[in-house]
Amino acid sequence: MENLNLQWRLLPTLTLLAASLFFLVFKDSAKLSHSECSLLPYNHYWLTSKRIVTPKGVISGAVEIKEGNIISIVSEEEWPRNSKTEQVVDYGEAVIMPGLIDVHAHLDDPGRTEWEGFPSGTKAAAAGGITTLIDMPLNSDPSTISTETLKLKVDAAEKRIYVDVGFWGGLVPENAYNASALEALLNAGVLGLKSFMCPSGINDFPMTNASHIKEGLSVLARYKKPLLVHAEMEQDSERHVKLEDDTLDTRSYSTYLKTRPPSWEEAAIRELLTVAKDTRTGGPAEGAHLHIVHLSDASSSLDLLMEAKTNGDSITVETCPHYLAFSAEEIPDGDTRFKCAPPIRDAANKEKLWEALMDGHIDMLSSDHSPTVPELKLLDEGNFLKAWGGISSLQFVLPVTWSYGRKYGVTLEQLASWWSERPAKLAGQVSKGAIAIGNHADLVVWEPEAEFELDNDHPVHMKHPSISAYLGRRLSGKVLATISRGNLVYKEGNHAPAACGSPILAT
Ligand SMILES: NC(=O)N[C@H]1NC(=O)NC1=O
Ligand SMILES: [Zn+2]
Ligand SMILES: [Zn+2]
Repeated sequence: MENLNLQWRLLPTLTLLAASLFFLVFKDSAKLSHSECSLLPYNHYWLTSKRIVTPKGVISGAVEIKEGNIISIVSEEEWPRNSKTEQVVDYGEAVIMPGLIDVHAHLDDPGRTEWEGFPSGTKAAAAGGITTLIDMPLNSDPSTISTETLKLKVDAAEKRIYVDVGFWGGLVPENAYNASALEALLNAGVLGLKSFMCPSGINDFPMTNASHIKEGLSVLARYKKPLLVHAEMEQDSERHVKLEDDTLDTRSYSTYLKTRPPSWEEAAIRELLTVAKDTRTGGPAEGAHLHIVHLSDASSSLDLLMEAKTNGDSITVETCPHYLAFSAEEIPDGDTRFKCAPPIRDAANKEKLWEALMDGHIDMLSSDHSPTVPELKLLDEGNFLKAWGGISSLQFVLPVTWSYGRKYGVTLEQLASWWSERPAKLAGQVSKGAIAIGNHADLVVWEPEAEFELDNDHPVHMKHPSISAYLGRRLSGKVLATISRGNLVYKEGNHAPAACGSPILAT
């Protein structure tokens, strides 16, 4: 009797205990998957700040995010402070901008993951406020030039990307005259094609001529997709003889500069414009679009592009932060971290690039993040002619653009246009590129006024920080948080535990 009584008395307590245990276990397991993708424990919340960069200007207010999308944007006065039960993250004076979209990065995965790879590359992107990255078809092994090689890319990206990643396909002589192969590649989901007008430095990615490009454009027209072109054309047939001249000072940057003069860019663009006219309204490739990557020459090449736009060619151009931050005069002897193609030119050219960007003649920016292993940068030997050409910068593009652009009066709206809105359009991403209702909640939160030293104490998220030309610089503009499809994927030095970015395939 005594025993029975005890049982009855304990029963409610036991039930309560079991229920709370069940609740705890259940709640934790429900939270687990979400919490692995995000450093925030909720998927319906508000972000507030005094500086939110919207297409209608910078507002003080709040952005409501639910299940990965932006569902409302309100000014401070309209914010329904009292009626909400959702969580609020207040960023105070920090700037909330659309996440950056980098349309030009080489993540070298699969096949050259010792150079970078999807995990380290997309962690660098997240740490830099980049929420979408379009991966170039070369420097991985194999290059992305067929449906089979695209599948290898997509498989390599699975569960290994911290932000969204799309893919450009390669236009090479092997597929240029094979419309059905190009169509298959486009049907399989590449966002457009990319080709080179000079040797690419990668054996399975040979260069194309104007005739290949014309063919490519005619296919792209049917898909309304762009062709991105590395526009440099070798001009001097004696160049190789010159390169073998052993009286050359290969540690001097000016030696390298002379091997790739502005006339290479000009010649390539002139050649391209013979086919670019096909893209005009009523032209045989109407619907296709040409995009010149990493313009360095701000003289004749730029004049040609401006003229083409006036004539109605469907053409845009990007430049990269390294052409806006550095000038040839200041590159130290032997410092091959600065080697890239086309080369960084003189200070006067840099001024003209800024002018063209501010005036809207250069449409957008991209990183051209092109890392390698330190051994191939030949940092000890410092040979500019033999070192790998490519700048490593993915994590720093926002503070670099801002820090070097401030003296030209760069605005937050311009940053959003160059780094988000226009790149989204180029890559055909209608739900990205702006803080707008219905868009993916892809955002960067940053403090333009915060300065930092890129020294050894700074957490750098790339495989080989030693090859980055930005190390040692003082920059302003600190990324506090990066939100990708509503997930807080990066916060003050830390990444979400799981790689939950989505591969972007064209539909
Ligand atoms: N293959 C490759 O990444 N090349 C890039 N590097 C560079 O500096 N310019 C390029 O086009
Ligand atoms: Zn290039
Ligand atoms: Zn590139």
